Amino acid sequence: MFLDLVLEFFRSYLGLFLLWGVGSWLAYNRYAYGLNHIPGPKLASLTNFWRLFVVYGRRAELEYIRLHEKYGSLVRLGPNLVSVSDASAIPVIYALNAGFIKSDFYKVQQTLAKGQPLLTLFTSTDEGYHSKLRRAVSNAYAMSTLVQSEPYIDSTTTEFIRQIQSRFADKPGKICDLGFWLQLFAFDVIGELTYSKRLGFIENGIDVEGIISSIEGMLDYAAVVGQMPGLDKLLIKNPIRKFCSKLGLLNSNTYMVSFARKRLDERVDPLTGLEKLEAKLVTDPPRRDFLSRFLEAHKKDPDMITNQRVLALTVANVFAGSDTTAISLRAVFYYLLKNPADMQSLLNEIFEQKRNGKFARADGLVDWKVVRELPFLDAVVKEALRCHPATGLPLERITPKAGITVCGKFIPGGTIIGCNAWTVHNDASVFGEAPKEFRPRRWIDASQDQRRLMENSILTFGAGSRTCIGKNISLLEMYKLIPAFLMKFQVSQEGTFCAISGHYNSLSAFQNGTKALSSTWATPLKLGVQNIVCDGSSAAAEVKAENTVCKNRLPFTTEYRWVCSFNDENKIVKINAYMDTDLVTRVIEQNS
Ligand code: HEM
Repeated sequence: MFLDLVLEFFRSYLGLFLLWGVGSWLAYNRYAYGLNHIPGPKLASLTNFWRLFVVYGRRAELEYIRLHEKYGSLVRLGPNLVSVSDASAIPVIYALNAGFIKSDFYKVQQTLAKGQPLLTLFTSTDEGYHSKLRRAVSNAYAMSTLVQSEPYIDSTTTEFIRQIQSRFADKPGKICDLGFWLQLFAFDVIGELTYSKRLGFIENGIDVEGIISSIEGMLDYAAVVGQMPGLDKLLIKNPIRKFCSKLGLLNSNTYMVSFARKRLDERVDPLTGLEKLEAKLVTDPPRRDFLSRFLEAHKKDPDMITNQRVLALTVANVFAGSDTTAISLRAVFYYLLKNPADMQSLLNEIFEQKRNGKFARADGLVDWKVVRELPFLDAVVKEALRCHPATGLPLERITPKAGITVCGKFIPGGTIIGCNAWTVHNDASVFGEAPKEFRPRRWIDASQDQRRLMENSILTFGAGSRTCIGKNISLLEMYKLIPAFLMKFQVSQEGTFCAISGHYNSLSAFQNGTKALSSTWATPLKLGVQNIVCDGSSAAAEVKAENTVCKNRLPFTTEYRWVCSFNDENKIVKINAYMDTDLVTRVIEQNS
């Protein structure tokens, strides 16, 4: 009887209780974190769902730039998250021993090996563990070490140029999806540097074993779920899944870990944990790739650099170093194609070197010691990395207990705070006028002091204790590939084609598609396309993509970019689906 009364009471007032619960939760979010003095969208201060949806909607960085333009240097992006766009905050937040630690955003990116998170340099949030691991291997990433690897970058570059020649330049009229090919290049370079083995991306012109889409899928997931990291424990890292995989009932290994494990098994003796003798690379001079350097570190300090950590280090190379470099290379070519005057200035600089005999190698490649001194190439790379940094979200850290003062405002301890390269790079007081425009000359025309300020304010590779350890690798790759490629080929963006962004359900055409170049943590939304309607012409519903003929709808998980070719009457005659890129180009051999 009493129980019935209680149940009846609850049933009558359930709605009210729910309302009260949600109201209290929202009020708690808004007021309990001590961030009411930080401006920002109201909804953002009430719930992290706001930012989750912003990131899910893609191109979050554009929304964050807009918010900083509206509210100033500090914007509250969540109940407990503050974004800072003032570059003077970089040394405060990211400095060595400043007491800031990476937020749980990074835990979502921890890959799983046998159900357990693999703590890589990139994803570890334990600063003590991180600094020991970093100290043990940092030498392998020093420029002085890496220049010894130049021949291996050269061998990938040679193969890349050979494939572009035979697949595109030798076939007049054939369209080259340069963005995709640059991605294959970046993946093969990392494979060659890490395992002394190109993984076959370029030779075969494909995403080997689906590793690229696996990484992109992982980044897409981490970007969105990272806004509310607790969700990860329900989805991928839930205890039941972890338990089952510990018992071997479920394979929860992240695909990328299985990929790295396969390469390791080819090289490492399971009994000793050391490199198999027969797998040692006997070359003259002796070839030392990242894996052999990590195994040497293991031999020196097996307690710190365990076999599992050797695995983690190689995974971090592929995870953190391939997509980011691909995005940056795409950005360079994209901006050069969009700015023909800058492309011409770069070609002038490159061909002058050739005339002066500085680019005298018979194989048409270029040496680091020469290219690092080309001022316009340097300005182009810096400007592309400024205009399109590969990471599109704040690099989140947790403030130390005592709190800090940033841009004149106090931020309590335990707050998540971060700078986002996109918003920091949009500051005209640092980078000069029209910061949204690609202007390589701003680096050349700047005074020495201004240039130093600009260089110190660039956040493309992060900053401080967790700054990118692979920066030198990607610079080496970019500075060597761009001149070698441009000496060999003329590239033009395909003018008679029209790229249509594949990430809206009803499509709108725009000439020479200028949508996202794809940004890690900010790639365009992957939606199947239902209707293809373009400029009033009803395009055929049948689209061919990678040997699959799809009627009206493509798989949810794959990103396509629609490229229509028009006839003289501006009617679509053909539609091709390309992978996520705007770099639909024609490549022909240089004649100068
Ligand atoms: C243009 C190419 C690249 C870009 C834009 C880039 C960007 C970044 C950024 C922004 C961070 C800091 C993340 C944070 O603070 O939250 C980072 C860290 C890292 N990057 Fe890169 N990266 C690039 C290339 C590479 C390459 C080629 C490798 C390795 C082969 C690499 C390996 C790493 C690792 C291991 C970390 C973690 C470092 C640590 O916490 O100690 N990156 N990268």
